[in-house]
Amino acid sequence: MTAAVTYEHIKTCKQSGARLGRVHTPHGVIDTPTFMPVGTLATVKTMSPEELKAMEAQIILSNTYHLFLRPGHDIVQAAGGLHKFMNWDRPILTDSGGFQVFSLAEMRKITEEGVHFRSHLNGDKLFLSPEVAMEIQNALGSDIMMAFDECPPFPAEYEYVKKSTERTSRWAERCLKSHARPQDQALFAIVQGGMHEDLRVQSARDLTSMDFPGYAIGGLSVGESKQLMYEVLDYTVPLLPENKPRYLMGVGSPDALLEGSIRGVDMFDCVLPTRIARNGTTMTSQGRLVVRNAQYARDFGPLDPECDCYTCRNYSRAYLRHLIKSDETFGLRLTTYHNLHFLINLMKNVRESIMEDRLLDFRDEFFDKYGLHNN
Ligand SMILES: CNc1nc2c(CC[C@H]3O[C@H](OC)[C@H](OC)[C@@H](OC)[C@@H]3OC)c3nc(N)[nH]c(=O)c3cc2[nH]1
Repeated sequence: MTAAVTYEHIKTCKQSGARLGRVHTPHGVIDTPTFMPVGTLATVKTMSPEELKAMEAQIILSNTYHLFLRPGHDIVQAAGGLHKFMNWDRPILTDSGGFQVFSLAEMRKITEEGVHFRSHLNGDKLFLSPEVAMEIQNALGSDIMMAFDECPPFPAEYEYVKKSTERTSRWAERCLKSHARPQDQALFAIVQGGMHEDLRVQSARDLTSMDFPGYAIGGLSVGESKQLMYEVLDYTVPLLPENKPRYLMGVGSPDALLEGSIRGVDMFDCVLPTRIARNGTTMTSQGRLVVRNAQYARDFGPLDPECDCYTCRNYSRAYLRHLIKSDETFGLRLTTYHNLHFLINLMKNVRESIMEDRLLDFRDEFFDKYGLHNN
C-alpha cells in the first residue's frame, strides 16, 4: 500500500545540522523547513486562495474542533471535502481537536473513552474521541490528519503528565485502528511528555513503534520559556525517525522558526502572523513595527524596505495606518498579506541557507537586524 505522505531528504546543513527536505502529499509537494498558515474556519483570515498562492504558501491548516462545531463536517463532506469547499487545491493539514477542546470548550470531562464538553458557541453537549476525531478528519479529506491527543497544561504535575502521555499513546493506537483511508490521508502522531525527558522518550518510543508516516512534537509553546522549549527539542527531535516529517505544533515567531529548523524540525504552524496583523502589528526585517502608531502618520515609505510583497510594493505606512485606524478591512488584508509573506519568505531563506551550509550565520545576521527580543 503506497503511503499518502512520504518524506524525501535532500541534504543536511553542514554548519547547523538542519535538514532540507520535501514532503510529498496527494495534493502536492512541500519544501521543508516550511511555515504553514493557519486557516481555522476553512479560511486563512482575509486571504483568498489566489493571494496565498501568490505569496507561495505551500500548505494550510484547518481545525477539526471548529469545523465540527460549525458548519459541521457532514456539510463539508457533502460539499466534496475541504479542498473543494474552500477552493484550495494544495495540501491541507487538520489538527485533531484535542488542543482546542482543552483550550476552548467549557465543562469538559476527560475519560479513557474521550472528552465530553460543551460547545463554546452554544453550550451544546458534545463528545470527541480518537474515533470521532478520525471520522471528522476523514470527512474533511485533509492530506495530513493529526492523532487525537491531550496537550497537557503548563505547568503540570509530573504524575498528571505521565498519565496523560500514556493515554495519548493509547489514543494514537485507536486512531490508527480507525483510519479509514491511509492511502489518501496521512495520520501523524503527536509526541507528548511535557518538559520531562523520560516521558518524552517513553512517548516517542510508544509512537514510533506504531510506524506513523509523520510525527508532531506537541505539548510545547504552551507558556514555557523559549529556552525550555529549545531544551525539550534538543532531546526530543533525535528520538524521531530521520525519514519522516517532523512538525512542531503552534510555533511561529521568527526566532523559534530559526531555532526549531536548526534542531531538525521540518514543519511549523502559528496563528501569530495573522492574529497580530489584525491589530496592526507587523513583522519587518528591522523587527516588529506597530503601523497604527502615530509616528507613521506621514511616513510614505513601504512597511518594510527590504520586502517585495504586494503590500510593500504598493502601499505606504501612512496609508496602512490610516486604514487600520479607520477599521477598514483592506488594512487587515494588507498587514495579514505582509506578515504571512514575511514568514514564508523567512523559511525560503532558511532553505537557501541550508543548501549553502550557513544556517547559523543566517540566524545571527537575522537577529542582528530583527533584534533578538522583539519577536
Ligand atoms: C500555540 N501553541 C500551541 N498550539 C498547539 C496545538 C494546536 C495547534 C493549533 O493551534 C490553533 O488552534 C488552537 C490553530 O487554529 C487557530 C490550529 O490551526 C488549525 C492549530 O492546529 C494545528 C496543539 N495541538 C495538538 N493537537 N496537540 C498539541 O500538543 C498542541 C500544542 C500546541 N501548542
